[in-house]
Amino acid sequence: MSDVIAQATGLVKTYPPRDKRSAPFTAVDGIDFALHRGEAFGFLGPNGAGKSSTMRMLACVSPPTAGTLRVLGMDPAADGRRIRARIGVVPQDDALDTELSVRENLLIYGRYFGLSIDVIDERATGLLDFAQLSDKAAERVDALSGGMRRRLTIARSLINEPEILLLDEPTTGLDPQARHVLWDRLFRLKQQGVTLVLTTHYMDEAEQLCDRLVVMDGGKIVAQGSPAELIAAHATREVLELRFGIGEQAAALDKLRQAVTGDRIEELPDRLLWYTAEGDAALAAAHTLGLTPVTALVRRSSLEDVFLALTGRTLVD
Ligand SMILES: Nc1ncnc2c1ncn2[C@@H]1O[C@H](COP(=O)(O)OP(=O)(O)OP(=O)(O)O)[C@@H](O)[C@H]1O
Repeated sequence: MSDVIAQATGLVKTYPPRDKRSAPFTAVDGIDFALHRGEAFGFLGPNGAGKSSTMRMLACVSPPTAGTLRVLGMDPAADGRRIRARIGVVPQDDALDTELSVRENLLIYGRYFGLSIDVIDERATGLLDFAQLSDKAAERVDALSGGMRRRLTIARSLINEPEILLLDEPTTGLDPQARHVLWDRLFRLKQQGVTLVLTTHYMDEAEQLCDRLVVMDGGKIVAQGSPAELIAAHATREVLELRFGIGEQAAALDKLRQAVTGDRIEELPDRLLWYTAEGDAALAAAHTLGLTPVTALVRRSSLEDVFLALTGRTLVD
């Protein structure tokens, strides 16, 4: 895992003003990261954190404003074409040709890479199988479900047999079952040695898929590591979630903050989170203090808790 396949140092993306009244906007504000061959690497953060801007720079479709970026040992500014030939891109918006058939979408995309008809044809058959769309090959894209379209977009991005696959929010808008099917396909690609780079604002997706990730907020990286490392560094083992009746939360928070020392207690609009080594012991203590939550839940800490600890906000507001 020491083989660095892409690296950024002090990477910045500043957009020009949208109109005369607005100022330039720095969406990516001096970030450093290194991607290793064969890993699944994630950019986790809320909307507007700068994830897509980073992905577009990696995809060589948006030039960095400052800093250095190397992808596959090359400079996107000078070798964008050569890099693009060896990477696959799954954009947030599927951008499929909805009036064409599933198979035709793959064939047309293959032509962009200058592949011969025979090669495209053979790869399309394999990719339809991979995407579990063989029985839909002749159907028009506009007849597909959202999950199928996503799988087709991924199949399309693989037509040039890329070494790196960039996926921008691959499962946003999909139902849980469609998300799990997609995760399974992405696991399969990783097993085949494809380096996966994805953005997400779903913490469960980041935990499931990513070997390593960076947490982004406001254009900066606020933490990086494996999901387990991040949780160990920024959260306690367990969390007690307490929900109170209308108007009762503020008084409960006061009571807890006075009585509890050493543990961190966070307040969200609809619940209190008590970060603690032993959730059950904390719940017993809450009862001893005379608190009467409507619901109490003990769970293990997650990346959502890491984000909250680092920024004071939840990932999905
Ligand atoms: N072309 C542009 N011109 C000006 N501002 C832009 C442009 N593209 C993006 N931005 C702004 O940059 C910020 C970061 O956008 P970006 O899409 O990189 O974030 P993100 O983390 O991927 O969020 P999302 O999940 O919404 O895509 C946002 O506030 C966005 O409005």
